[in-house]
Amino acid sequence: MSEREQVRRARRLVIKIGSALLTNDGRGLDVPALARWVDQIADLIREGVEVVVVSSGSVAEGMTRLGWSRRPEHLHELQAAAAVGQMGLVQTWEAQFRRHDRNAAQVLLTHDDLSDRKRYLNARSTLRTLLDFGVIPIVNENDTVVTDEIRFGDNDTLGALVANLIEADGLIILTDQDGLFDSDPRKHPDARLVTERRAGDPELDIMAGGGAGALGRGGMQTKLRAARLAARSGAFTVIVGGRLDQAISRLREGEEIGTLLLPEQGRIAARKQWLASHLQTRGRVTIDAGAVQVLCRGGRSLLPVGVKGVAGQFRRGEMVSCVDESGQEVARGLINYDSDEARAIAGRSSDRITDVLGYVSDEEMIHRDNMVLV
Ligand SMILES: Nc1ncnc2c1ncn2[C@@H]1O[C@H](COP(=O)(O)OP(=O)(O)O)[C@@H](O)[C@H]1O
Ligand SMILES: N[C@@H](CCC(=O)OP(=O)(O)O)C(=O)O
Repeated sequence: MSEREQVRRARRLVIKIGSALLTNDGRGLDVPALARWVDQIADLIREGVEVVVVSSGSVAEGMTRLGWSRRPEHLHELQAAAAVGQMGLVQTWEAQFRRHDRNAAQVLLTHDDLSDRKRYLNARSTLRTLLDFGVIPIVNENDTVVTDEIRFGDNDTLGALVANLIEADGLIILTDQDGLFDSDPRKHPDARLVTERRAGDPELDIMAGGGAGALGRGGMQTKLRAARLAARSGAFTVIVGGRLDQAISRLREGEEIGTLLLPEQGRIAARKQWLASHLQTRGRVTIDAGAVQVLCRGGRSLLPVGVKGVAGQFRRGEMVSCVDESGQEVARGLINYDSDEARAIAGRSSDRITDVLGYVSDEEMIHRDNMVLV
């Protein structure tokens, strides 16, 4: 099977579009181009693919709206430009998706949101819920509250983090070059396109060393880093020219355009490894024999009804150990409730959670996607 088949089969994708493309090299939002991407994304959604868009361009659009011809150096001016430009950006995405009777949603995130376990779970639940409702999340960095990202202009990394977050099959990065070349094509006209590699291939570092375009900030280095990050949760990355005619649809048809960067291992194995290696446990839940059985044999989620006891102090999103009644550890996972909440709902059926807590954030104590058996 050709590796391109993975792109054809993907059911959940993150599509990241850089500033240079979206703003027509700084001449304001390129609405016709954006409309063409939306048409292709709408086709994907009709086929049953879930899509999250990561859209840069707020600073560039803000600069146009404010009449600035040069990217400001002061961070607070960049932040101000981003705040102004974000309005135009989401309005345009929304208007274009409305043509297809689709709702879009603005989601502003920071890298910190995705490293804090509680916010990670919250962001994940919100994005998943939007996707369940058939809404297209339009993600950008929350530039008002952070400065690092805006300085490095690194929405490539954000794209990869979002791909990890929603367990996407793949990340498609649309940029102003046809893909990753063996050297920077702006400086070397004879540079050749790389069609397919393992994301971890060290040769790629040398190829991607050439810096960014005038509007984008990260260049190919951040795209390569993003591909490696996405690969950690088993997702492939395609870096492809957003100006190529029908780029997204052609990728979907398996055409060998752009650069495909492949993970070393599959999605489930990668995620389980990440869960197993990255997190220390903060507490312990004792589960009954029935729960042990469905976890171990059925690969199912842990529901509150199977929990007999809760030990330790932990917050939502932290890693806890699941032990059987003899104290033997059977699994670990990211818990959906903090320790007090977990104690209150332990042993109860999921439809009683609202009666006990006054709200329900998740039916599961630990979702199977966030759990590894030990
Ligand atoms: N090996 C390479 N192959 C392709 N492009 C490269 C390479 N090395 C550096 N680049 C530069 O990276 C730029 C794309 O990155 P960037 O400007 O950050 O775009 P975006 O806004 O899409 O994130 C290209 O215009 C190109 O000049
Ligand atoms: N979040 C900011 C900066 C992001 C940025 O420049 O990213 P990119 O063009 O993808 O390298 C924006 O939307 O303008």
